[in-house]
Amino acid sequence: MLSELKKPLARSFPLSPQRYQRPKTKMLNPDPYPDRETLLRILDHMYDELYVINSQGTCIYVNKACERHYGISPLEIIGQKVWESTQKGYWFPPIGPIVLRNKKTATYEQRTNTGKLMLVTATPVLNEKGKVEMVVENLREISRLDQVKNDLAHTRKLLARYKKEVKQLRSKHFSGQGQIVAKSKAMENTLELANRVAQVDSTVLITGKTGTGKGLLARHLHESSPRQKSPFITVNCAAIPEQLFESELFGYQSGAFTGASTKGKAGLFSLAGKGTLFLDEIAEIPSQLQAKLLHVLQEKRFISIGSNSYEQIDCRILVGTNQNLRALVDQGLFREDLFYRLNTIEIEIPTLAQRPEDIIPLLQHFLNKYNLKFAKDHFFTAEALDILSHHTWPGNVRELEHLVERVVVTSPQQAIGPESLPAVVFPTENLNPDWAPNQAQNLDQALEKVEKLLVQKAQQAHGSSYKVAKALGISQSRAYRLMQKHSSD
Ligand SMILES: Nc1ncnc2c1ncn2[C@@H]1O[C@H](COP(=O)(O)OP(=O)(O)OP(=O)(O)O)[C@@H](O)[C@H]1O
Repeated sequence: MLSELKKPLARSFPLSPQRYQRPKTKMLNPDPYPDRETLLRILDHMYDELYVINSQGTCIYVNKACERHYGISPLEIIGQKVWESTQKGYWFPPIGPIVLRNKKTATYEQRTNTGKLMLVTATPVLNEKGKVEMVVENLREISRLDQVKNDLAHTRKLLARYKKEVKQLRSKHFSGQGQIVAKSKAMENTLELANRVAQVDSTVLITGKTGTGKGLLARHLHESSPRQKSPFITVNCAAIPEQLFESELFGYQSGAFTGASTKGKAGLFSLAGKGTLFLDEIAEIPSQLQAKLLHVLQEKRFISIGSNSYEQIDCRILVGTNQNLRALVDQGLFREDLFYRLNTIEIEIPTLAQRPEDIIPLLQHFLNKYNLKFAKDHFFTAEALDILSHHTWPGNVRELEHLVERVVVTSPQQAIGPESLPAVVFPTENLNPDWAPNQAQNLDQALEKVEKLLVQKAQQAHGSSYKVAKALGISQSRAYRLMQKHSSD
């Protein structure tokens, strides 16, 4: 009897196409609805469960999702009273009877025999007389929702982690730290030597013309050394006034001299701790301090100003210079004994002109860096690359980096062509006629152009107004004014 009930009920109600109210308009296709078989297939492919009972509480339809929820086929449930299914332990509590009684849509949670937690929304279907004809239930697995929530939370965590990593990578990228472009054989050899030397504690003298990357190499030595977790401190010896040199390097005790801070001050040797101290522009160190530095390096200890006890030096010392220290020794401008103390290992960084194979990789490296930094999408045209790879780069990598930053910021087009490049990179014979002094100009105009050329060249090569002033033999304030004047044209 039950099996007799099952089939016709399962397939005849409420899915019979006859029960749908079709539009009565004349159409080419008189039956726009899918046929019965298609409708059944659609319902069986719903992810949520659809469970329908009639006014007597007997199941008249359930789709295939019930197999997932109770481990039984629809034919075993269809024809069964709700309480029967509940008694068999398929689910608890039964929701249909509540809705049959209250005639109102209701939402409850329900547990199934397979341990799933379901969210059930049951809706009464009323006939013309207001009586409940059937209750249609939609069942969604909440345990799955929980899993989706967990997955989402996990994805969010991953996203947060990736964002942090991207931020770290960006800041590393923007500061240029750790990224040494070395495609040429000469630079590869330099790096190879640096990597070997990084492992020992010897003092290293890093030489090379301005802007070749001495500071970058010093940081690389520190970061590749066993001291990488301790501080890396750079001191520009040229920038410290002579009278402050000692207190900066060795520190002072409270009240050591008039004007000294009452708290005293730790010197850079102490601050470097077990890390690395990079004394850049070592040739600029005042002569009486050269003797003191030699003594400290030999003794491996120092006394801060106003103290009467020694402090040990734990840090590794690296020194850098763009001058020929040996020549300075010969001229009596640098102590010979200090030179030999510092020159245990020398690493000389070649100029960019000595390693032209690095020019295009460096251009690409800085283009990526500044495109990322300024959210641009520029690229160099083949013509521009050709001009740039033939430039002599007197200011070395620094000049190249400044040029790329400038053109990325100022170029109106995505493609950076020769018209976007500054005059200094053009070979003299190809000088832009608009730029070069010519017969038709008066003296002031011609001088103005020469001034512009010299200032721009010095700026590309040296960067700061201090160094431009030194190179052009003018005051720093004049250098600054001229740099401002010619920066916009
Ligand atoms: N091989 C390289 N790869 C990537 N960036 C480089 C390279 N060499 C130099 N740079 C970058 O060029 C700029 C100048 O380098 P750095 O300050 O280390 O030069 P320097 O030789 O110490 O200059 P100076 O003698 O004027 O102090 C820095 O921004 C540095 O990161």
